[in-house]
Amino acid sequence: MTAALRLSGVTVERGGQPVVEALDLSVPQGSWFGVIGANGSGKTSLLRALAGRLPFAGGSCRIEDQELAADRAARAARFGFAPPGDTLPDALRVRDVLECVGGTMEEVRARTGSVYAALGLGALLDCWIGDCSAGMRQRVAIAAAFAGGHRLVILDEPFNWLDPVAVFDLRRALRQQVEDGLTLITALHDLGTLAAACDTGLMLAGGKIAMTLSHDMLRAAGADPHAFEQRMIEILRS
Ligand SMILES: Nc1ncnc2c1ncn2[C@@H]1O[C@H](COP(=O)(O)OP(=O)(O)OP(=O)(O)O)[C@@H](O)[C@H]1O
Repeated sequence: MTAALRLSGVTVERGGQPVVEALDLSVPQGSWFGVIGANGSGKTSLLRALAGRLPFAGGSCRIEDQELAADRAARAARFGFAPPGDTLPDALRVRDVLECVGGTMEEVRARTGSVYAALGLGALLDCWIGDCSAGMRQRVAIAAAFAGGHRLVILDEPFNWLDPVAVFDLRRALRQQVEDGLTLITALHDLGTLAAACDTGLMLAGGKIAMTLSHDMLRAAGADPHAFEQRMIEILRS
């Protein structure tokens, strides 16, 4: 299967210290890659570096066969990326934010596809961001990642703050988009989503790969999510 993304020996630093070290990974095109790990294990740092929001301190980053480790702007252009919801500007309405990223609302609706309905965006368009709850902001941030029409999307813990119906609907919509060719990379704390929806992934610990999650392992996890959860919790505790 063709790789959408291939990392080799990448390092990311925060405050001059390595927080992701010598990491290798490969993400097949048209698949969902899940990154799990304890708080502070390096998930956000890795995803922000991939999306060009942080530099790589070393290593190779090939996106659709182009070497982009040294080019943050090119990486930022290749990925749809959800900003943290609390950084959205209070003084704009939801429709203003989405139109800034994706053009007219007709274009935004077409690009976000099933994600638009899953997030219930129609009811939010005229809300001021400053009046939005944390879950409403999260919905807008996720929609912004899709509004640019990217084939590669990175979402950092997308299910945080969402109510159970939105979690259910969004997970299904994301899976459908992956079936239709999207390459999706998400950090997750939710082992149920990892088991039910991701194709491959990895567990980070202290900025290094503690475990590679193969396609076969995650298919088995989907068949027996309870056993998978128990095993992952044991490893995360150790
Ligand atoms: N702005 C920063 N300056 C310096 N160090 C930072 C900064 N942000 C994060 N770190 C450090 O980088 C390491 C990795 O943090 P990161 O946010 O990538 O972890 P994470 O796995 O996403 O955690 P969480 O699950 O809590 O979101 C941690 O040791 C953290 O203290």
